[in-house]
This record gives sequence, C-alpha cells and structure tokens, in this order.
Amino acid sequence: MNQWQRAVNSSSDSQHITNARRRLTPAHIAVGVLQTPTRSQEIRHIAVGAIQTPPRLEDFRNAEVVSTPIQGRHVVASKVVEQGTSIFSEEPFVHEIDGKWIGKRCSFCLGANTTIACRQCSFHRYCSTSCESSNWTSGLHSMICNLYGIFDSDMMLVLKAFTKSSFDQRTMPFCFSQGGKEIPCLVSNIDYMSESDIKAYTVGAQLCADLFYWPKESVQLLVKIMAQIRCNRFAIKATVSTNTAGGMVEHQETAVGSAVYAQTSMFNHSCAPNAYVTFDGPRITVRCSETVLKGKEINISYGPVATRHSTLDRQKELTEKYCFLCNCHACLQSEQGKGEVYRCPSGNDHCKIYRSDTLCPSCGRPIDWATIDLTEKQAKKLRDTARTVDDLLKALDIERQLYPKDSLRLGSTYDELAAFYAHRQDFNTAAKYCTLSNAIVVQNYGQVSIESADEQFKLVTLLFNGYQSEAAYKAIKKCMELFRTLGLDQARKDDMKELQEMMNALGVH
Ligand SMILES: C[S@@+](CC[C@H](N)C(=O)[O-])C[C@H]1O[C@@H](n2cnc3c(N)ncnc32)[C@H](O)[C@@H]1O
Repeated sequence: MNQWQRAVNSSSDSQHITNARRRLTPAHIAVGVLQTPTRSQEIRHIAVGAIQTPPRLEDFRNAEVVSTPIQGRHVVASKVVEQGTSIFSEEPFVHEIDGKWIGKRCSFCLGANTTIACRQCSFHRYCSTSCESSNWTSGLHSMICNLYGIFDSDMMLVLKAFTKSSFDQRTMPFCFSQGGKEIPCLVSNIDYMSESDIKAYTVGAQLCADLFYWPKESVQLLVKIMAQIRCNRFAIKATVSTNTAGGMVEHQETAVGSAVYAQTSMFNHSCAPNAYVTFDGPRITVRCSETVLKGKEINISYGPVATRHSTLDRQKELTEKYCFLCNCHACLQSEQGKGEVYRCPSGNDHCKIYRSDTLCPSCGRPIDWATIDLTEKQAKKLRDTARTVDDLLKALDIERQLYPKDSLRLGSTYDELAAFYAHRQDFNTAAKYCTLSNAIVVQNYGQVSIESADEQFKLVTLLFNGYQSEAAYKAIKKCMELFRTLGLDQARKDDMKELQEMMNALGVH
C-alpha cells in the first residue's frame, strides 16, 4: 500500500471530507479554494507575498546545467572543481517536517529546539516566533495547518507544491479559472509509472479536489505533481543525538523532513558519485567529494552506491522508487557493477569471484554457488539474530571464508562488533574492530572520501573514550584534516566542534 492509498483509506468517505472541511481556515480559502474569499484579504496578501522569484539556474558557481538526449539535463563542471568545494547551495522550493518529528523539532528550520506551539493547530512547534511566522507564510503552513491526520507528510508536500507553483508570480492570487501549474521545470517520469501507482495517485488527488472544492481539471495536475515529487524528493537529514544505555551519546544522521529543490534537482544520479549533499536545516549544499575536471559531469547518489549494492539491487531500487533505468558509468562498465565479491573456494585471497562467474577467472577452479549461498544464509542468520558477541564472532568466522579481506560485507561485521563492544564500554576492543573496518573503507572508497571521514570519526570517539591519548590525538588530527579537505568542516560544524573539544580535552591546542 503506498502513501496516497494510506492517506485515502483513512478518509475517503464523504463524512470524513465533511469533517475535514470543518478544519479549513480562512487561510486555506485564501490560497486554495475556487470561490473568491469574502474576507481575509489580509491573509491572502501574506500568502501571495510569500512566493519567491523562481530560481535561476545561473546561480551555480563552478558548474552549469547542460542537456543531452541520453542524460537529459545534468550538471557539468565549468572549471576544475577541487575536492571539498561547495558547488551550490539553495533553500527548498517546498519542504515539510516528517510526521514522526512534528512537535519534537521546529517545523520550519527543523532544529531540535521547540519552545512555541503553532497558534492555529498547536500541533506543530517552533524554536522562535520568527520560524513560526516564516512557516506560516513562505513555508506555506497556512495551506496545510489543521490537516494532520487527514494527509501524511508527503501529501502535505504535494499540496504545498501545488499551491506554490499555481500562484501567478507577480500579484495574482491562486485561481483555477487561470489554470493550475505543475512544479516548474521538474521531470515526472509519469509515462514509466505503473497503472496501479497512477490509480492510487488519482484517488489521493480526487480526495484533495473534493476537500478544497477544486474543479475536476485539478486532479490530473495533482497526479502530475505527485509524480514530480516522487522523482525529485530529497530526504532532509539532521544529526540526531541519543543517549544509549551504556551512557554514551550516539549521533546519527536521520531523515527529519522532505523537500523539493528546484536547482539541485538538475543533478543526475550516479552509483559512483563525485559529489554529495549536506543540510543546514532545510538548506541543501552540494559539494564535490573528488576533484572534477572541467567539462565532466557532477553527480550525486539518490541512494544506492556501487561499493555497497549489487547492480541488480541498485537497478531495482532506482526503477521502483524513481522510475528510471540507471545508465551511470558504474552500471554500464565498472567491475563494481558485477555485485558482491566472494573468495574463490581455493582460499587464495587474490582470486576474486563474482556471481556471473562459473569458473574462478584467476585459477580456473569451478564454483559451487549452491554451497556458497547456503553458507552465506547461515552467516546472515547468525548476524541478524545475534544476542551475544559469540554469535557475531561465529558469523565473522564464516564470512572470512566467504569474502575477501577488503570486502565491505566483512567491514560491516567489524563495524557491528565495534558498536557491540562500545555499548559495553569496552572501548579498546571496539577501537580494534573499528580500525579493521576503517582499513576496508579506505580500500574501497579511498583515503579521502566521506565514508573514510565518517569511519575515522568513529575511531576517534572510541580511542578518546578508551583513554588512548596518543592514538586519539593522531586520529583526531587526521580526522580534522580529512574534514577540511572534503569541506566537511563547513558542512558539519557540530562534528568539527566535537573534534576540537576532544583535542582540547587532551590538552593540545
Ligand atoms: C532529479 S532529475 C535529474 C535531472 C533530469 N535529468 C532532468 O532532465 O530534469 C532525476 C531524473 O533524471 C534522470 N536520471 C538521473 N540520473 C540518471 C541516471 N543515472 N540514469 C538515467 N537517468 C537518470 C531520471 O529520469 C530521473 O528520474
């Protein structure tokens, strides 16, 4: 069941619509409903004033948007772009807090402070009156206020996008006699979507149209916007800190909202990307994770990456979620595209085999995939149901037979073991496993990469907590250098501050 069906299931009968209509406020009428409002001229002006000038593509600093028949529009470097350089930064066209964070984070800037409740729905909370009023106007909360429980966060995004793109950019308020608009410039891939998806979208769109008294023509347009959002939606991530049972504070990058960005949507996906995105509240920044030569495409990953997922899995995810068949160079050519790498049954670490092999390409030994599959399942079961460290260590023993030393599969078990020991406050054993995982990450992603910076950060925390001052000092220094090279010192200021604090605590300034 998809999101629209869920939304509709809970409220498709007319009684629900009638109840939902009671929740409409003058602001809804000002921004959305067909009939000309008889009052709240003032509110209407606030809403209209909130619409910003459409984004200009020439805002890119080191890059430009070009178009070819195969890649569509995409971004290329207009000069050599150094590793870590910020290419571009923008505020969202529309954004919305994720349902489970409402009341727990500011609904506008998505920060952790929530001292003020929305005066209308009292459901959403804000860190300041300025965020509250910005969300009401430019954040278009006025459009969706009071509608929680009727629509989920994704549908709220659709309603906001529909409202925002349908305003006349100069002075006229939204009015259907002039026709609504889709989100300017964004692809929808609607022709590649399944019939059942389109049907579910249509039911959701019909529900909106009924609720807001929008005319029939709006349904088709809403369906198009839903498809556009599916293909162009970004999860907004923030660092969320939680106290664990062991008394440690865990920091995790977590999705706290979703957004559509007019210009960042021009970046194509690659399973081996050379750029990455970071968030400062809802503001997105794109930075290069490696130096990109003039004229080369700059791309980001929409989720799957070749170093972690097999070609089949990546293609499946991209087709199901975004409705396109990936033609990035990792999928077309690279060896990584062959999927998970295994050890040849000869046990020789230099012999690597892939799913498509029936004989080992190096030593010619025949491969018994049925036995490998069985052993792999056994290891997976042990890992998934692990209650004690012994279970994990048994899984690791089996995996060491299955995968080569630099396999990411092994790396992730080392990582799990590190977390396991850290929760038991045995930071030194945790650091030992983290070092092993770190080496694999460096081997696969390169010394200077986001992944190795993340892994180095983990190692720093473990060494610091394990009172290994000298090793911790060296690790912090290396981590800070990596952060600076990759531009993470700007993108993840809190982490950088933490590194500095650890350095200070070690007595080194
Ligand atoms: C966010 S848009 C990127 C800009 C888009 N190329 C355009 O012309 O507007 C995402 C869409 O671009 C296309 N696309 C992006 N990366 C691709 C890739 N690696 N292979 C094939 N198509 C891709 C797909 O149609 C996808 O739904």
